[in-house]
Amino acid sequence: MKIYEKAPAKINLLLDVLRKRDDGFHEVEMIMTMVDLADRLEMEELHSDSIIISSQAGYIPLDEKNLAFQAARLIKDRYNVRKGVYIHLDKNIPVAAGLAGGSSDAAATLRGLNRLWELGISEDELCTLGAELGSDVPFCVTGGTALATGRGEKLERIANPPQCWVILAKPPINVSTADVYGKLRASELKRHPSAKDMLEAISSGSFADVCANLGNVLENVTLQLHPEVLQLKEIMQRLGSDGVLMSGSGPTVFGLVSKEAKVSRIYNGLRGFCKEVYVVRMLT
Ligand SMILES: C[C@@](CO)(OP(=O)(O)O)[C@H](O)COP(=O)(O)OP(=O)(O)OC[C@H]1O[C@@H](n2ccc(N)nc2=O)[C@H](O)[C@@H]1O
Ligand SMILES: Nc1ncnc2c1ncn2[C@@H]1O[C@H](COP(=O)(O)OP(=O)(O)O)[C@@H](O)[C@H]1O
Repeated sequence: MKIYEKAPAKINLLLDVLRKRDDGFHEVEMIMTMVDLADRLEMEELHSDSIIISSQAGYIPLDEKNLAFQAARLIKDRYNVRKGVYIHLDKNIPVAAGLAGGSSDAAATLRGLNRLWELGISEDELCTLGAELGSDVPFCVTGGTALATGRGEKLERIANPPQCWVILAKPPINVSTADVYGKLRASELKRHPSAKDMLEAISSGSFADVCANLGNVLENVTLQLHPEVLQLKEIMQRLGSDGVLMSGSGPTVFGLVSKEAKVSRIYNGLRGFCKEVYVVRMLT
């Protein structure tokens, strides 16, 4: 039997860091939502007890370093599954972009294998398993829009933000999440974005207030390492995006746009500076 799962990308509408913890992780407050740029996973049961990953993308590991592989191994071990699986990853989400492509593949693998092997695992338990693979995996298991706290694994589901266009621009640089958190001096942050104001903006359905309350404390760290990300933000603003922010640890910058008439002008303008530009909708 073959099954299919979609693994959408996420964006962080707000990312605040409260403090560095003793375990090396950071205590965060994030508001995250999914967009309709997605990897597609095909999973097929194997009679041999092995996990095989393939992908059309030449630039990701296909061995145990792949997060989908790690997710399959974790669920097999934890639930004593003696069967194997072949997973094909049709990658569309740019890698190491701040869009959680790998985390979403891991989450889709957990959801998919739960169905394929009829394990009856609850969504909460899938999230707990996911947290062993990465801080963003639990959110990718549930999807929707959420306030994420702890190191990102504690989730409170919230209303979806008002629908709009999301323009994603990924400059051709690689950013390591560990590096960006490592360079952040959380105790020295002078300004914090307000999760409370963003939650109010979302619950009142005000697109203008959502744009006004976008904020990400990791932005300055990545901008200092890669000034071209700031340049991209400025271009996105100048072309008329209503709100602009870097997603996660970057380097992808997203622009929120309410009027369809503006979208192609912004897209065409950005394409002059950046090869990887995507126009998507929020997944609501
Ligand atoms: C920054 C964010 C925002 O959504 O996303 P990305 O930019 O990676 O998409 C996340 O916090 C990333 O989550 P994820 O990519 O799952 O991170 P993990 O694999 O758990 O951790 C990678 C490394 O980042 C650091 N890390 C991660 C999460 C956190 N709350 N504090 C940290 O300090 C740690 O150094 C850790 O070793
Ligand atoms: N299935 C996967 N898809 C993408 N990257 C993966 C995958 N599995 C492991 N990786 C590795 O994880 C790292 C981060 O990838 P990704 O999840 O795309 O980052 P981000 O969360 O910043 O968007 C990359 O170095 C990549 O090699």
